[in-house]
Amino acid sequence: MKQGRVRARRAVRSGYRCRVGRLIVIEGLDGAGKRTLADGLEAELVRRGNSVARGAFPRYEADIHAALVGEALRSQHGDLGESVYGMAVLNALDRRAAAEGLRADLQSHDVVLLDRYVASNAAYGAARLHQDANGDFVAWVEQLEIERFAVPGPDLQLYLQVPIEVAASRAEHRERTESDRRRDRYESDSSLQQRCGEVYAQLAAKAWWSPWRVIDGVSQVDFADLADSVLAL
Ligand SMILES: Nc1ncnc2c1ncn2[C@@H]1O[C@H](COP(=O)(O)OP(=O)(O)OP(=O)(O)O)[C@@H](O)[C@H]1O
Ligand SMILES: Cc1cn([C@H]2C[C@H](O)[C@@H](COP(=O)(O)O)O2)c(=O)[nH]c1=O
Repeated sequence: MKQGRVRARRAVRSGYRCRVGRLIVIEGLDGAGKRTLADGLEAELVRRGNSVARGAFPRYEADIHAALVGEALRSQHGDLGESVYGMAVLNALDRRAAAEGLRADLQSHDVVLLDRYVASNAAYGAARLHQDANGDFVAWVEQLEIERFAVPGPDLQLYLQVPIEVAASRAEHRERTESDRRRDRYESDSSLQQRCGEVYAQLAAKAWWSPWRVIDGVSQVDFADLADSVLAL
């Protein structure tokens, strides 16, 4: 009963009459363990009887803009991959095309769990330009994706924080154990990963666009506690 009232309040607050699901986003460096965290959180939520929809950006297989991102990350399309704004626009268009589906998923599931979302654009672009979370690039992402494209806002963003050496060794492990997971131009750039981790920490500290929770990705994750926080939203 109490949960029903909380959800009804959320539905009004969020501006979507029928929105009852919570939009939870996992962010972090390449190889941090985001997908593994999403698997564990989903399992705990489903074990408790909740319906969970999963998504991941870029949607390489589903969206033409995302396919171009993937190709540019592997040095196709001339100097496209060099362009910070060009890559960010393609990623933003991928999310714009996904927005209607996300809204539908939020109407029909308790939780929508995303591996990367708008903050990835903010963190990677700012890091590539050697800016911080208060710089022009993050403000530009806000204007484009949040204001102009009006993609659904997260209820909680989880920053899976790991030292860059741990992320790199996990990415290396994945490269060895999974086919078609060769590291791309961002993943091979340790200085970019370092700056990106700093921007993520700043975004989390300033509660950029939503509340954030920082998760220590080196220690054992307490999935019961994490699921409690998600379901309390
Ligand atoms: N807590 C952990 N401890 C040890 N290894 C882990 C942990 N989490 C993930 N891994 C391993 O690290 C590798 C990368 O994990 P995962 O695919 O979840 O990362 P990711 O952040 O989703 O990567 P990307 O963003 O680059 O797709 C995988 O081989 C996975 O098995
Ligand atoms: C969604 C998104 C991603 N990026 C960056 C982050 C990664 O380095 C690559 C590709 O992501 P993957 O998880 O390795 O498949 O692109 C970005 O800059 N902007 C975004 O919106």
